Amino acid sequence: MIDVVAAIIINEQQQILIAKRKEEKMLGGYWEFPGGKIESGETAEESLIRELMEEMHIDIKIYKYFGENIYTYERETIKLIGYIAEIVKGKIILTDHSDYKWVKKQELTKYNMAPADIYFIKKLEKEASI
Ligand SMILES: Nc1nc2c([nH]c(=O)n2[C@H]2C[C@H](O)[C@@H](COP(=O)(O)OP(=O)(O)OP(=O)(O)O)O2)c(=O)[nH]1
Ligand SMILES: [Mg+2]
Repeated sequence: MIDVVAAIIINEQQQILIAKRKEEKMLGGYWEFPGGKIESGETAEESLIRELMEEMHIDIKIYKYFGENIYTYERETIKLIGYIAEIVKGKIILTDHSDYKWVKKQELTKYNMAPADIYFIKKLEKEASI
């Protein structure tokens, strides 16, 4: 199983950041919460901070653990671990995605999100505080 961290980044307008995976990647064209695979020796939080700097050139502050979902794709099983976060520094510069958007949580279902993310979208809908 591959451990993957994902950031549910929320802005002042209560919008959530989603990013579109490049076509040539696995799950190409799907939208996701930015993040990536945890590397050896890293904590989940360290990994997420590194990934957001690498993929979007932003510094994030992690607020809380949100939940995790184990999902089996054809080629691999991932454990997707989600954290609520916000941007503390930097302007988004994409290095690994083809697009990004800030969307209200009710709008997330309109996007073709990676199948493993549906669990988080449902959980977000239920959370009154987000
Ligand atoms: N980052 C991220 N990955 C997700 C999400 N949902 C989901 O199924 N995945 C899957 C896609 C990949 O198979 C796997 C790892 O994510 P990734 O491609 O971002 O990994 P990475 O940034 O370390 O990239 P790479 O070095 O492997 O190219 O997790 C999500 O919301 N965010
Ligand atoms: Mg990634």
